[in-house]
Amino acid sequence: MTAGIEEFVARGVRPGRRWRAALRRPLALLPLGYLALLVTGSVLAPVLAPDSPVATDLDDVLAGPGPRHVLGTDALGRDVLTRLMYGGQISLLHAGIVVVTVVGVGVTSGIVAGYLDGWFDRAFTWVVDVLLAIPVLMTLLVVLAVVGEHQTVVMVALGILVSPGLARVVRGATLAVRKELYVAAARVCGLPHHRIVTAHVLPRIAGPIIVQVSLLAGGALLIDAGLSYLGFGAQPPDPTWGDMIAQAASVIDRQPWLLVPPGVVLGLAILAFGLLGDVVRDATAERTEPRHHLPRPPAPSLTPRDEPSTALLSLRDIEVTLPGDLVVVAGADLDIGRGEAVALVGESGCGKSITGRAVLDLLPAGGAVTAGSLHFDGEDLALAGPRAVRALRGSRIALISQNPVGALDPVFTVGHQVDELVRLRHGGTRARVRERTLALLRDVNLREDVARRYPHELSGGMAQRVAIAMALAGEPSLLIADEPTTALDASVRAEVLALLRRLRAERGMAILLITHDWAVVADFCRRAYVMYAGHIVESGPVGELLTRPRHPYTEGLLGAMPGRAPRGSRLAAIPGSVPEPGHWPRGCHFAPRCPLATAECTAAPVPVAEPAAGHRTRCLHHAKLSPGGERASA
Ligand SMILES: Nc1ncnc2c1ncn2[C@@H]1O[C@H](COP(=O)(O)OP(=O)(O)OP(=O)(O)O)[C@@H](O)[C@H]1O
Repeated sequence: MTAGIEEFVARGVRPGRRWRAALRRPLALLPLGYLALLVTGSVLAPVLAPDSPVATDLDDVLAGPGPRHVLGTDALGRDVLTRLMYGGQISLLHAGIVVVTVVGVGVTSGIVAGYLDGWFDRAFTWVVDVLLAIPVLMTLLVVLAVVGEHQTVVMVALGILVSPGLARVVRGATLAVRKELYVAAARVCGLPHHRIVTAHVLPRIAGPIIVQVSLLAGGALLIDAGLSYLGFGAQPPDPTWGDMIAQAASVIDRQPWLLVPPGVVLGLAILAFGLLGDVVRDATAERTEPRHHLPRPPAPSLTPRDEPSTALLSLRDIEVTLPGDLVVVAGADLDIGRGEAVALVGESGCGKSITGRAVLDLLPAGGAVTAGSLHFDGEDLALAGPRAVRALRGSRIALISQNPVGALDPVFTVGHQVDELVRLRHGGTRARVRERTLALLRDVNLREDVARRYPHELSGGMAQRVAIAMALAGEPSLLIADEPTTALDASVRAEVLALLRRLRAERGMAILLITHDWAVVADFCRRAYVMYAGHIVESGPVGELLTRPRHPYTEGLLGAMPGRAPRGSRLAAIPGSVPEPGHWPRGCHFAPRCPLATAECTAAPVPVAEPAAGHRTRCLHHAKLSPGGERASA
């Protein structure tokens, strides 16, 4: 389980409950009640106020609290309570305008920048840095000088001026959530961006946003009062809290009490917003903790060129480049037939995952397929464009990863998450959607009550079954399974593999199994591709690869399998490690670790040979490898 999930488990609190529990605390009820009172009193002032806000009584000026005027009268004999209630209309409205502007500008731009990343984010960061350098009060005074009589415009300007700070916070929070596996999983499932943002990103970042907005609301009230105090606010006789404070200050020597009602009302309102922010922060702190990050790379290929392919998925000479002109997959060819199970095998860092993700256009930010062609079901994905590729995700091509718990959104139940995909793919009434969800859960051997559980309540095997159920929602014809059993123990691994095997047989679904485990390959696939440092170095029927490898790398991998070492002997290992992209040798990438390497191997790119039908290798010395993996004498 990830740290974030463990935390959920440790606290044992579900998000909905946490919110409800938080809002029931006295610390939350007090500010909420007070703010509700202010809003109600202001909105209903024409009905509830004891007097008119402009009615004067020159016989009763500067009176203290009494039976006729509960909070006394001002210098013109106007009822203070009435003016407080009417004043709240303007002050709260102004604060509301600032809040709406800040949310509209700051929150929206922050989410878009954090979610899209890339050039938009860079431009956003630059603009925000510039805006943050502009002094707010000075600029506001300029705005007042130009459009001072239009208070709404002034408040919108104030909102825009304070937006960059919030936008930066929101962008940071979005960026962290965007890297979560479940957000990537939602993209894989083909959820549109606006749905991912509203369903998965916003709930996670709502806490920090509400905290910031509540503080800003208090700040906006204060600034509005300050402007009124200085005479820049709503003009008399309209009452505002700031204006009432200014008038009270001018007669403080004769009636100090006059300062108390507006001062206390304003001070408590600011305090209430601050307290509310604290409560929300406490309730949501754990929800904004980033967990682990997602992508790792995949890799290579090897098959004859110009060969027309009738495969379901066909990659030809694929090159994948990551930012910094880093080529991580070079010239990879790979074919998967309909209903076929094919493995992509290799050590960590060879480029297996990147190859799989390239098919779904799910490369790390800035990564791209820079050469070669990708055909799915006869359609050229490069010509079809990113929109068409996105449409394939989750519908005709699905992906499951080795970390299923991380691929599930921790704040929603399993049923809710499967429902969402079923609704997206098939539509229908709520009952019909749930019916399909339960059928999918049964199909992956899960009990129906699992639908009510949260991801942290699942074991690794159950979570992987849920991930498989979600992948099946779109009835895909190809499932890319990226190390689906690596994180599971041996018995659960066997169950998950058996489940995949059954689903493949029942649904005629092709599976690309990315793994480094030959036992899983032998158990599950008929054909395999072996990948090394961005190249596919060997491909062919699994039986042949196991008994007669035609590449020293495959031979080395097989030799390192624990079951292959004679009892009591040391486990063989390939000396050295996979070179990093950017540090690949010329010609054969495996040459520095290869016992058969000669100068020829690094002189030029190694061509693909086909020593047996359907069995291909990128090795000049494959003939020196004899059956069983023992080297023939040169
Ligand atoms: N986001 C990234 N930024 C930079 N380099 C990356 C990124 N993702 C992957 N790579 C690099 O691409 C190469 C291929 O990685 P990939 O994850 O495809 O390997 P893999 O064979 O799937 O390994 P594993 O089994 O560990 O996942 C690696 O050298 C890796 O360092």
